[in-house]
Amino acid sequence: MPDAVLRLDSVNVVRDGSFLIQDVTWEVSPGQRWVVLGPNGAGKTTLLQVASGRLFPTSGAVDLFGQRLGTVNILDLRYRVGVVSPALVETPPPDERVLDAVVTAGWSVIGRGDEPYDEVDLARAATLLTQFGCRELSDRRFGTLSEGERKRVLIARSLMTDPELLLLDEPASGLDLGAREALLRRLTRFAADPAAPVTVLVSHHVEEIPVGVTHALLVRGGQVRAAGPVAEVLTAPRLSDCFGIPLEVSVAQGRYAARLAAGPPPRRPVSVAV
Ligand SMILES: Nc1ncnc2c1ncn2[C@@H]1O[C@H](COP(=O)(O)OP(=O)(O)OP(=O)(O)O)[C@@H](O)[C@H]1O
Repeated sequence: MPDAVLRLDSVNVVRDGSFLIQDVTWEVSPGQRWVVLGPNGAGKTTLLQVASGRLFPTSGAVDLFGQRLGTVNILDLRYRVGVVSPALVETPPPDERVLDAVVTAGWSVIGRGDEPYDEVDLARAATLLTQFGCRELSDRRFGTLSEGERKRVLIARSLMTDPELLLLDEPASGLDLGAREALLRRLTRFAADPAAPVTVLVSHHVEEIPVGVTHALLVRGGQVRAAGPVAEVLTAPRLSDCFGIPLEVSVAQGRYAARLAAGPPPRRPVSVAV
């Protein structure tokens, strides 16, 4: 097994003369669970595109599973990376049966055709749906699911090929409080499973970080502002620097929360004598 699952060395992605990501050096090792945080436009999705082998950098080197992108057939590596991202992968058609939406990932297809599926594949899809609390949805049409159910089905789909690296792009975005907490509970359990793949989760919000995340990468303006173990990186000074506002950060039972730091008390109104 290579010592790093993913390694970026001085990676730049340039479009129309602008850096989407700039001089990014980052290493993800076996057993780690990463969160990538940063404000809108920071370059998080671009980073995931590079990490998934879908975007070749303008300069710098990317190694996936110890193999240098550009020197190997990328299709041989891509199936080893599970991706849940509306920006990076197509979603199943609305009339697709949920079980089929998961099992078809084994053939890297969207929409079930005439291809035969082994009982073992169908059983694996059912197990993954159970793991993410969606087993009872197996016969429903994908398009009829709630946003929270859809996200959990898409994670199950991304795991169908037993990937060694899982990339989750804002899995909790757009979910109400109950759906977010249900998803985070599943992701927490998943993070604690030693058999689960190395995971990189992208988010804007520290409240959406599941318990069990081990490392954090902060990006702003395409550049890495901090990277390392969560407790060292998810601090008020570092998050304030990343988001460009003064923040207070708290952590309770492994869950993080951030809010604008209390400023000086507002000035008392001047009383006017009449
Ligand atoms: N093809 C392109 N040409 C020029 N600029 C681009 C291109 N694609 C993305 N960008 C810009 O690159 C920056 C990084 O985009 P990216 O989508 O990676 O950010 P992000 O952190 O995922 O943002 P968000 O949190 O809003 O989804 C943004 O300013 C975006 O407008």
